[in-house]
Amino acid sequence: MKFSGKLHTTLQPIWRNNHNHPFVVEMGKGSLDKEKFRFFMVQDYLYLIEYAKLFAIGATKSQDVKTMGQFAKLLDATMNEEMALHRQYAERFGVSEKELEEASPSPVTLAYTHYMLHVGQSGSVSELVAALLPCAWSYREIGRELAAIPGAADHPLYGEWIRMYSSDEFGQTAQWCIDLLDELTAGKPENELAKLEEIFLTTTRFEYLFWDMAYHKTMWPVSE
Ligand SMILES: Cc1ncc(CN)c(N)n1
Repeated sequence: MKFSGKLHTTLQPIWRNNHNHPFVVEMGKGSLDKEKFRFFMVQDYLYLIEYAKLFAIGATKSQDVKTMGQFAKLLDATMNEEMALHRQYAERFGVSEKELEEASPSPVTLAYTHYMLHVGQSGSVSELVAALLPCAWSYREIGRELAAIPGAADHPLYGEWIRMYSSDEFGQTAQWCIDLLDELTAGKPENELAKLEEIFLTTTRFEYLFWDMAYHKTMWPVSE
């Protein structure tokens, strides 16, 4: 079995727990509180600014031009397609681009992005891909699962989000990351694979914390 398949199978209970989070479930039903979604959008924008930097780091660490070009494409798609969705939503919520960029990151947003960037900066390309893969892969699965719910993709607020993450374009992005990880890990020793699994598990867990942070609109316990 390829390494990605092994990860997916081993971590299935944790993965399912993420997908069953009330934030995701209520988005699919269309019953999610609009304010929770607004909070999510702002934090996710801050998250994506940092996440996009992983692709830039990936490009600098690439061993060949083809991989470098693909990382560059993913950087472009994140900044100009995925983040454009957030900018559109922000406009609907009356939040300017400046407000979006200057918003304060929540503790979970800070912890998740700092962890990923640390792995990206200090590790190998496979470690970097292991860190970012749960992000792309889980959103593809969630997007597709929600799109299969009758009417969900046509919801006036959440429909656009569901259509973006269930789209073939987004799906191809996730697939490229899966394929790259499989290519880089073929024939690698167990101790290296165990380290990659640990990284993949950590960001999978951060994905849960991110949904939970948005659902409860969690910031620091005491504000200034
Ligand atoms: C927290 C999070 N994880 C994943 C994705 C999908 N790129 C996202 N937008 N935000």
